[in-house]
Amino acid sequence: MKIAVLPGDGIGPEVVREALKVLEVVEKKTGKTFEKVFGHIGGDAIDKFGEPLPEETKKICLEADAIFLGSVGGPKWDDLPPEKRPEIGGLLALRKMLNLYANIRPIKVYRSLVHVSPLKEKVIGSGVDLVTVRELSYGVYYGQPRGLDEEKGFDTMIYDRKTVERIARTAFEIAKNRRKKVTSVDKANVLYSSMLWRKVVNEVAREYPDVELTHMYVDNAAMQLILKPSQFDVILTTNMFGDILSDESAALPGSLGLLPSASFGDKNLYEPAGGSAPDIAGKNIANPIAQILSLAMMLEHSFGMVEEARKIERAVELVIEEGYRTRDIAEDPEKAVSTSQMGDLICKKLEEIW
Ligand SMILES: NC(=O)c1ccc[n+]([C@@H]2O[C@H](COP(=O)([O-])OP(=O)(O)OC[C@H]3O[C@@H](n4cnc5c(N)ncnc54)[C@H](O)[C@@H]3O)[C@@H](O)[C@H]2O)c1
Ligand SMILES: CC(C)[C@H](C(=O)O)[C@@H](O)C(=O)O
Ligand SMILES: [Mg+2]
Repeated sequence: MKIAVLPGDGIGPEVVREALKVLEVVEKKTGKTFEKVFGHIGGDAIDKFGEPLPEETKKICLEADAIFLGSVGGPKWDDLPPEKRPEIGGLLALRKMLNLYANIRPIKVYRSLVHVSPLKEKVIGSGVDLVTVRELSYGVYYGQPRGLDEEKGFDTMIYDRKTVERIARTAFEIAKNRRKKVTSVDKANVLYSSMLWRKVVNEVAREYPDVELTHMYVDNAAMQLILKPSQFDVILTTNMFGDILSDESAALPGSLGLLPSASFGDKNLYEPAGGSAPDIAGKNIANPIAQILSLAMMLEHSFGMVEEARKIERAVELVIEEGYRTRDIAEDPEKAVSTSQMGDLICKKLEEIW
């Protein structure tokens, strides 16, 4: 079992370190060992190799059974030409190389964190448990032509039937094992690509008569997420809308630092939904939970270790229930625990409940 570990930039290395401690506990308890091969991506790779996705990193990823990524980007590399930047030349190029078409971002609001949410308890306390299924390999992120000069910048949003069918099936399959509701989010009142999206999603829905499908325009969806988040089960959407709505959904539990993700394709990749958080990097204050929950998703989806994944999730929940908080979710920042303390607490709890 080989894992490519790409810590990346900003808080990436800090939170990946904590997740790997959790993996060590899993190894100790199960007697299974994972081979971890470290690689460079993003700004970290630019500084070392002069490019955001070096050949060596590609090789490490292609030879691994799963890829475990921190995050990329930061102000230091923001002025590079677009294709050389950590985000486009690093992360998006890697996603394309691995054909990562489905990005799954589950959101759960912990009962003991209800008061951390900026929303009123009557909105958030009614139970929020949703998952965003974001198309990750097409759309405006990759459509051609695109270009930039002094006078004009332009992108192309394209979806074809095959791509929409594939991501729609992923969403319906996930919904089948949940509350059986898919909300497809598009902008079909304006965008041609959304008109095709809606038509094809309707066609795929016929294969899943037990799953209820509704369509929602993205502007309304952005509002409904805040107004009545409990109405959502599975949100099926495009690359860019999914990027925006998943960050928005992180505000429901109160922090991006709680939101993990899994991306499925030729190989699967696991990374937090949030970024490299340059504003808090290097201070040992970032929340490692998103990275730790991404590890749980990796164990479940790439290595069939479902029980182990549930145990990690349970350990996270218990540590939160006991009142431990990193700064992003702490009522009193004075009492917040550090990144490494949170990692240690989760490891200790995992050992206890194993
Ligand atoms: N997948 C990725 O690698 C990824 C995702 C998003 C943004 N980025 C990059 O990250 C850089 C910063 O972008 P941004 O500031 O818009 O987004 P960001 O997600 O890095 O940060 C947004 C806010 O959330 C907070 N935050 C994020 N993760 C946190 C954590 N684990 N614990 C506590 N707080 C956390 C940050 O402190 C910040 O206030 C940019 O270069 C951007 O391109 C990378
Ligand atoms: C860094 C950026 C390219 C990336 C995206 O937009 O997909 C990020 O925001 C994310 O959500 O993973
Ligand atoms: Mg994003």
